[in-house]
Amino acid sequence: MSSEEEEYEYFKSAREYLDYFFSDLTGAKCPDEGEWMPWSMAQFHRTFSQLEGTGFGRRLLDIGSGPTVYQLVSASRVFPEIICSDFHKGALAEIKKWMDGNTHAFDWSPFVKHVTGLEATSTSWECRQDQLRSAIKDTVLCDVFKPNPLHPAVFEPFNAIMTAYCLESACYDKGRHAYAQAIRNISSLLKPGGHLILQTYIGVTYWVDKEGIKTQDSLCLDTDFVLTSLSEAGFTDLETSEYKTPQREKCHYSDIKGMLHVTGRKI
Ligand SMILES: C[S@@+](CC[C@H](N)C(=O)[O-])C[C@H]1O[C@@H](n2cnc3c(N)ncnc32)[C@H](O)[C@@H]1O
Repeated sequence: MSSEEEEYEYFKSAREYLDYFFSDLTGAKCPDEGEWMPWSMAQFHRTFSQLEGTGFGRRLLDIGSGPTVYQLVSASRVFPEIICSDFHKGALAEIKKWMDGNTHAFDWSPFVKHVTGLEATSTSWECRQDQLRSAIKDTVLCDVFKPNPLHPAVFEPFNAIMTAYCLESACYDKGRHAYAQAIRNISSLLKPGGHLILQTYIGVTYWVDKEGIKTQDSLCLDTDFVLTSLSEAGFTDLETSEYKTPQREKCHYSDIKGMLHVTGRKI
Protein backbone atom coordinates (compact mmCIF):
# COMPACT_ATOMS: atom_id res chain seq x y z
CA MET A 1 0.00 0.00 0.00
CA SER A 2 1.40 3.44 -0.88
CA SER A 3 1.76 6.00 1.90
CA GLU A 4 -1.10 7.99 0.32
CA GLU A 5 -3.35 4.93 0.44
CA GLU A 6 -2.29 4.29 4.04
CA GLU A 7 -3.19 7.86 4.94
CA TYR A 8 -6.58 7.44 3.27
CA GLU A 9 -7.18 4.21 5.19
CA TYR A 10 -6.24 5.91 8.45
CA PHE A 11 -8.42 8.90 7.57
CA LYS A 12 -11.38 6.54 7.21
CA SER A 13 -10.51 4.69 10.39
CA ALA A 14 -10.03 7.97 12.29
CA ARG A 15 -13.64 8.79 11.47
CA GLU A 16 -14.75 5.26 12.37
CA TYR A 17 -12.88 5.60 15.68
CA LEU A 18 -14.78 8.81 16.41
CA ASP A 19 -18.15 7.40 15.41
CA TYR A 20 -17.60 4.26 17.47
CA PHE A 21 -16.09 5.60 20.68
CA PHE A 22 -17.38 9.15 20.83
CA SER A 23 -20.93 9.09 19.51
CA ASP A 24 -22.31 8.35 22.97
CA LEU A 25 -20.99 10.04 26.08
CA THR A 26 -22.55 7.46 28.42
CA GLY A 27 -20.48 4.63 26.95
CA ALA A 28 -23.58 2.58 26.05
CA LYS A 29 -21.88 1.51 22.81
CA CYS A 30 -18.75 0.35 24.63
CA PRO A 31 -19.95 -1.93 27.46
CA ASP A 32 -16.42 -3.14 28.27
CA GLU A 33 -15.37 0.38 29.18
CA GLY A 34 -18.54 1.52 30.91
CA GLU A 35 -18.91 5.20 31.72
CA TRP A 36 -15.23 6.02 31.38
CA MET A 37 -15.82 9.15 29.30
CA PRO A 38 -17.50 11.24 32.03
CA TRP A 39 -14.82 9.94 34.43
CA SER A 40 -12.05 10.96 32.01
CA MET A 41 -13.43 14.47 31.52
CA ALA A 42 -13.98 14.87 35.28
CA GLN A 43 -10.28 14.05 35.86
CA PHE A 44 -9.15 16.62 33.30
CA HIS A 45 -11.57 19.15 34.80
CA ARG A 46 -10.20 18.61 38.34
CA THR A 47 -6.55 18.68 37.26
CA PHE A 48 -6.80 21.82 35.14
CA SER A 49 -8.93 23.60 37.74
CA GLN A 50 -6.13 22.95 40.26
CA LEU A 51 -3.55 24.41 37.86
CA GLU A 52 -5.58 27.56 37.24
CA GLY A 53 -3.95 30.65 38.68
CA THR A 54 -0.75 28.89 39.78
CA GLY A 55 1.47 30.76 37.29
CA PHE A 56 2.49 27.62 35.35
CA GLY A 57 2.68 29.30 31.93
CA ARG A 58 0.59 29.36 28.77
CA ARG A 59 1.73 26.55 26.46
CA LEU A 60 0.55 22.94 26.41
CA LEU A 61 1.44 20.06 24.07
CA ASP A 62 -0.96 17.15 23.56
CA ILE A 63 0.90 14.00 22.48
CA GLY A 64 -1.03 11.45 20.38
CA SER A 65 -4.12 13.64 20.09
CA GLY A 66 -5.60 11.27 17.54
CA PRO A 67 -8.65 12.82 15.86
CA THR A 68 -10.12 13.98 19.21
CA VAL A 69 -10.43 17.22 21.18
CA TYR A 70 -12.59 16.09 24.15
CA GLN A 71 -9.38 15.83 26.23
CA LEU A 72 -8.56 19.49 25.60
CA VAL A 73 -11.76 21.23 26.68
CA SER A 74 -10.65 21.72 30.30
CA ALA A 75 -7.05 22.44 29.28
CA SER A 76 -8.14 25.25 26.95
CA ARG A 77 -9.60 27.24 29.86
CA VAL A 78 -6.14 27.59 31.40
CA PHE A 79 -3.71 27.08 28.49
CA PRO A 80 -4.36 29.59 25.68
CA GLU A 81 -1.73 27.99 23.40
CA ILE A 82 -2.19 24.30 22.64
CA ILE A 83 -0.35 22.20 20.06
CA CYS A 84 -1.93 18.89 19.00
CA SER A 85 0.33 16.13 17.72
CA ASP A 86 0.04 12.63 16.32
CA PHE A 87 1.81 10.02 14.24
CA HIS A 88 -0.93 10.05 11.60
CA LYS A 89 -1.80 12.95 9.31
CA GLY A 90 -5.34 11.57 8.91
CA ALA A 91 -6.02 11.95 12.63
CA LEU A 92 -4.75 15.52 12.66
CA ALA A 93 -6.81 16.28 9.54
CA GLU A 94 -9.96 15.48 11.56
CA ILE A 95 -8.93 18.03 14.18
CA LYS A 96 -8.17 20.61 11.48
CA LYS A 97 -11.60 20.04 9.95
CA TRP A 98 -13.18 20.79 13.32
CA MET A 99 -10.98 23.85 13.88
CA ASP A 100 -12.03 25.19 10.45
CA GLY A 101 -15.72 24.73 11.27
CA ASN A 102 -16.14 22.30 8.34
CA THR A 103 -19.75 21.04 8.25
CA HIS A 104 -18.49 17.43 7.93
CA ALA A 105 -16.34 17.69 11.04
CA PHE A 106 -17.17 15.53 14.05
CA ASP A 107 -19.56 17.23 16.47
CA TRP A 108 -17.80 17.77 19.81
CA SER A 109 -20.56 19.95 21.26
CA PRO A 110 -21.94 17.27 23.68
CA PHE A 111 -18.44 17.06 25.23
CA VAL A 112 -18.03 20.83 25.41
CA LYS A 113 -21.49 21.12 27.01
CA HIS A 114 -20.61 18.40 29.52
CA VAL A 115 -17.39 20.13 30.60
CA THR A 116 -19.08 23.55 30.69
CA GLY A 117 -21.58 21.99 33.10
CA LEU A 118 -18.75 20.74 35.34
CA GLU A 119 -17.17 24.21 35.36
CA ALA A 120 -20.46 25.74 36.51
CA THR A 121 -19.50 29.29 35.52
CA SER A 122 -21.65 31.84 33.69
CA THR A 123 -19.76 31.12 30.43
CA SER A 124 -21.95 29.52 27.76
CA TRP A 125 -20.89 26.27 26.08
CA GLU A 126 -20.69 28.14 22.76
CA CYS A 127 -18.10 30.52 24.24
CA ARG A 128 -16.16 27.57 25.67
CA GLN A 129 -16.19 25.93 22.26
CA ASP A 130 -14.81 29.13 20.69
CA GLN A 131 -12.18 29.25 23.44
CA LEU A 132 -11.13 25.68 22.64
CA ARG A 133 -10.96 26.44 18.90
CA SER A 134 -8.83 29.50 19.38
CA ALA A 135 -6.52 27.80 21.92
CA ILE A 136 -5.50 25.05 19.45
CA LYS A 137 -2.74 26.82 17.55
CA ASP A 138 -1.39 24.01 15.40
CA THR A 139 -1.33 20.29 14.59
CA VAL A 140 2.11 18.72 14.23
CA LEU A 141 3.37 15.26 13.29
CA CYS A 142 4.87 13.35 16.17
CA ASP A 143 6.65 10.06 16.81
CA VAL A 144 7.17 9.28 20.48
CA PHE A 145 10.09 6.98 19.60
CA LYS A 146 12.22 9.85 18.27
CA PRO A 147 14.52 11.63 20.73
CA ASN A 148 12.72 14.84 19.67
CA PRO A 149 9.22 13.42 19.06
CA LEU A 150 8.23 16.52 17.05
CA HIS A 151 11.23 16.30 14.68
CA PRO A 152 11.76 18.05 12.29
CA ALA A 153 9.71 20.76 14.08
CA VAL A 154 11.49 22.43 16.97
CA PHE A 155 9.57 24.08 19.82
CA GLU A 156 10.61 25.82 23.02
CA PRO A 157 9.99 23.40 25.91
CA PHE A 158 6.34 23.42 26.96
CA ASN A 159 4.84 24.37 30.32
CA ALA A 160 2.67 21.26 30.30
CA ILE A 161 2.30 18.05 28.33
CA MET A 162 -0.72 15.81 28.26
CA THR A 163 -1.18 12.46 26.60
CA ALA A 164 -4.29 10.28 26.58
CA TYR A 165 -4.36 6.63 25.52
CA CYS A 166 -1.40 7.08 23.16
CA LEU A 167 1.76 5.49 24.57
CA GLU A 168 0.26 2.06 25.25
CA SER A 169 -1.07 2.09 21.70
CA ALA A 170 2.25 3.25 20.18
CA CYS A 171 4.11 0.51 22.12
CA TYR A 172 1.66 -2.33 21.42
CA ASP A 173 4.36 -4.51 19.84
CA LYS A 174 7.45 -2.92 21.35
CA GLY A 175 7.34 -3.83 25.02
CA ARG A 176 7.85 -2.01 28.29
CA HIS A 177 11.40 -0.86 27.62
CA ALA A 178 10.11 1.13 24.60
CA TYR A 179 7.31 2.57 26.76
CA ALA A 180 9.82 3.83 29.34
CA GLN A 181 11.96 5.32 26.54
CA ALA A 182 8.91 7.03 24.97
CA ILE A 183 8.20 8.70 28.32
CA ARG A 184 11.79 9.98 28.46
CA ASN A 185 11.47 11.25 24.88
CA ILE A 186 8.30 13.23 25.54
CA SER A 187 9.74 14.52 28.82
CA SER A 188 12.50 16.25 26.78
CA LEU A 189 9.78 18.57 25.41
CA LEU A 190 8.76 19.75 28.89
CA LYS A 191 10.33 22.53 30.96
CA PRO A 192 11.79 21.62 34.35
CA GLY A 193 8.95 22.05 36.84
CA GLY A 194 6.45 21.53 34.01
CA HIS A 195 3.31 19.42 34.42
CA LEU A 196 2.55 16.05 32.87
CA ILE A 197 -1.04 14.82 32.65
CA LEU A 198 -1.44 11.25 31.40
CA GLN A 199 -4.40 8.92 30.94
CA THR A 200 -3.92 5.30 30.00
CA TYR A 201 -5.66 1.95 29.64
CA ILE A 202 -4.79 -0.61 32.28
CA GLY A 203 -4.65 -4.39 31.84
CA VAL A 204 -5.62 -4.80 28.20
CA THR A 205 -4.44 -8.12 26.78
CA TYR A 206 -6.60 -8.01 23.65
CA TRP A 207 -9.03 -6.02 21.52
CA VAL A 208 -11.33 -7.65 18.99
CA ASP A 209 -10.93 -6.19 15.51
CA LYS A 210 -13.59 -5.59 12.83
CA GLU A 211 -13.29 -9.20 11.63
CA GLY A 212 -13.89 -10.46 15.17
CA ILE A 213 -10.26 -11.54 15.67
CA LYS A 214 -8.49 -10.92 18.99
CA THR A 215 -5.46 -8.68 18.46
CA GLN A 216 -2.91 -7.20 20.79
CA ASP A 217 -2.83 -3.58 19.71
CA SER A 218 -2.17 -2.10 23.13
CA LEU A 219 0.69 -2.73 25.55
CA CYS A 220 -0.64 -4.33 28.73
CA LEU A 221 0.13 -1.90 31.56
CA ASP A 222 -0.36 -1.81 35.31
CA THR A 223 -0.32 1.20 37.62
CA ASP A 224 2.97 0.31 39.35
CA PHE A 225 4.83 0.05 36.06
CA VAL A 226 3.45 3.37 34.78
CA LEU A 227 4.42 5.13 38.02
CA THR A 228 7.89 3.55 38.09
CA SER A 229 8.50 4.58 34.47
CA LEU A 230 7.47 8.16 35.24
CA SER A 231 9.54 8.31 38.38
CA GLU A 232 12.63 6.87 36.62
CA ALA A 233 12.15 9.42 33.81
CA GLY A 234 12.42 12.22 36.40
CA PHE A 235 8.80 12.95 37.34
CA THR A 236 7.84 13.72 40.92
CA ASP A 237 4.69 14.61 42.93
CA LEU A 238 2.87 11.78 41.15
CA GLU A 239 -0.85 11.60 41.90
CA THR A 240 -3.28 9.06 40.52
CA SER A 241 -6.90 8.27 40.20
CA GLU A 242 -8.32 5.05 38.78
CA TYR A 243 -11.48 3.98 37.05
CA LYS A 244 -12.40 0.31 37.12
CA THR A 245 -14.32 -1.06 34.14
CA PRO A 246 -17.61 -2.85 34.90
CA GLN A 247 -17.55 -6.41 36.25
CA ARG A 248 -18.70 -8.56 33.35
CA GLU A 249 -19.10 -12.27 32.75
CA LYS A 250 -18.21 -11.92 29.09
CA CYS A 251 -15.97 -9.31 27.46
CA HIS A 252 -17.46 -7.84 24.30
CA TYR A 253 -14.34 -6.64 22.51
CA SER A 254 -11.69 -6.15 25.17
CA ASP A 255 -10.64 -7.40 28.60
CA ILE A 256 -9.69 -3.87 29.63
CA LYS A 257 -9.49 -3.64 33.45
CA GLY A 258 -9.50 0.10 33.93
CA MET A 259 -8.18 3.55 33.16
CA LEU A 260 -5.54 5.49 35.04
CA HIS A 261 -5.18 9.26 35.36
CA VAL A 262 -1.74 10.46 36.52
CA THR A 263 -0.34 13.92 37.12
CA GLY A 264 3.26 14.77 37.91
CA ARG A 265 5.97 17.41 37.61
CA LYS A 266 9.29 17.21 35.85
CA ILE A 267 12.15 17.65 38.33
C1 LIG B 1 -6.14 5.29 21.01
S1 LIG B 1 -5.65 6.70 20.08
C2 LIG B 1 -5.85 7.98 21.29
C3 LIG B 1 -6.32 9.25 20.67
C4 LIG B 1 -6.79 10.35 21.64
N1 LIG B 1 -5.69 10.86 22.44
C5 LIG B 1 -7.92 9.88 22.52
O1 LIG B 1 -7.88 10.14 23.73
O2 LIG B 1 -8.88 9.30 22.01
C6 LIG B 1 -3.87 6.52 20.03
C7 LIG B 1 -3.18 7.54 19.14
O3 LIG B 1 -1.77 7.37 19.27
C8 LIG B 1 -1.19 7.66 18.00
N2 LIG B 1 0.15 7.05 17.89
C9 LIG B 1 0.46 5.76 17.62
N3 LIG B 1 1.80 5.60 17.54
C10 LIG B 1 2.34 6.82 17.79
C11 LIG B 1 3.68 7.30 17.85
N4 LIG B 1 4.73 6.49 17.64
N5 LIG B 1 3.88 8.61 18.13
C12 LIG B 1 2.81 9.43 18.34
N6 LIG B 1 1.52 9.05 18.29
C13 LIG B 1 1.29 7.75 18.01
C14 LIG B 1 -2.18 7.04 17.01
O4 LIG B 1 -2.02 7.57 15.71
C15 LIG B 1 -3.51 7.37 17.65
O5 LIG B 1 -4.06 8.55 17.13
